[in-house]
Amino acid sequence: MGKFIKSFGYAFSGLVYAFKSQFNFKVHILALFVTGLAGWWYSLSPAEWLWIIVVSGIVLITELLNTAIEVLVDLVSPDIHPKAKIIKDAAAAAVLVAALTAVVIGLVIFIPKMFNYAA
Ligand SMILES: Nc1ncnc2c1ncn2[C@@H]1O[C@H](COP(=O)(O)OP(=O)(O)OP(=O)(O)O)[C@@H](O)[C@H]1O
Repeated sequence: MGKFIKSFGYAFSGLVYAFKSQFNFKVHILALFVTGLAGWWYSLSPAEWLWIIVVSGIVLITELLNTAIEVLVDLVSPDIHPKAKIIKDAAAAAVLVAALTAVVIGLVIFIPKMFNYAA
């Protein structure tokens, strides 16, 4: 049980590291907060909340994996290397794809509500 709780502590310190070191992570948390407020304002349905929750989780997970990959690349390849560039760029692209997906889902959910027509 102690080991189980300890592993939560390690995961939490990973979250804190990502929050402190990654500007994008802070932006995503802010976006999540604003989306939560907008969802509350527009009284989203349970299904709409589920889409928001799932895509937000995907964005945060990709951001955390990107952070881990960046640190790993810096550890194994502190010098400039073309493959290090490809690895970091692909990891950053994963975050971009997740964030764009979240934006599209947000637009599909919120635009009809903002302009008052049924989706
Ligand atoms: N060792 C390296 N070899 C080649 N290119 C690299 C290397 N490290 C970084 N780069 C290039 O610089 C870009 C930015 O890398 P960096 O590690 O600064 O990440 P970042 O996305 O700016 O994150 P952060 O600033 O939060 O650490 C990478 O996407 C990659 O194109």
